[in-house]
Amino acid sequence: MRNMYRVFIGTLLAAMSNSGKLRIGILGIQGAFQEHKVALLKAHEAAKCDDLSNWTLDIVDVRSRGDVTDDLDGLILPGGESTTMSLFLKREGLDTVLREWMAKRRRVTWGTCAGMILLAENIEHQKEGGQSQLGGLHVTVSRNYFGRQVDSFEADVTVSSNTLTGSCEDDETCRGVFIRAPAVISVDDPRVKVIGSLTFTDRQQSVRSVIVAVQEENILATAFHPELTDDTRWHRHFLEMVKQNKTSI
Ligand SMILES: NC(=O)CC[C@H](N)C(=O)O
Repeated sequence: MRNMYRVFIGTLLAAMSNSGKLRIGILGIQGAFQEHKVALLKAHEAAKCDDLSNWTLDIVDVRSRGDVTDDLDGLILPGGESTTMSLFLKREGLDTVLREWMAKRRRVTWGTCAGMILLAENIEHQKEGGQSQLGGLHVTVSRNYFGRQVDSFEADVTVSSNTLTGSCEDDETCRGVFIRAPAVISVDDPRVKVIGSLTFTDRQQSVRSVIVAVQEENILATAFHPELTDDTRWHRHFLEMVKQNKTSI
């Protein structure tokens, strides 16, 4: 009885705290932050008849500590150059503020490419002297896994079943744009779910499979760039994560 009462109060409080607004910050230092904004708006617009459309979307650029406000529900760390981005974060004192923000109420963060590197707890092929990261994602990421800029490519990524909204029992594919992309070379915590993998032919002409998308509770990371395609399913997935997190608080 007591437990039922607790659940009832919890649900009531969740409903009351449901403001109907999702505030998303995008780290706007370099890379495709504008494209992420457009893709979020498109994903939200496409959700016309679904529950997500009851929520208004508020997108803000994050460039200084003051932009990391308490009402920020989700954060996107776009691609770019992780070494430059981590130097900027450190210089502006944004690294500490963002780590604190991520830890509070387990807010939702998505890193694409360099963003994935910033979130990784362990980095292979770091810049000489090391590079500071935000961390939180218990994986080891290898920078520039597929080679240099000229080795950038597009390929189909296998996405685990039931990951993207509307998907069902079977695995499905999405188009992945890989630009000097990293890959996850080890999963270092059982909470990390592998949700995307890529089969490719390496320099020795061996066909291999590597992890390119993972989710650890409220952290999502993709080695590729969904914001550079017309496919908004990943942005929809991220918005669903943010919404779910907000309603479960
Ligand atoms: N497209 C990208 O984000 C490239 C990432 C880059 N290789 C880095 O180490 O940061």
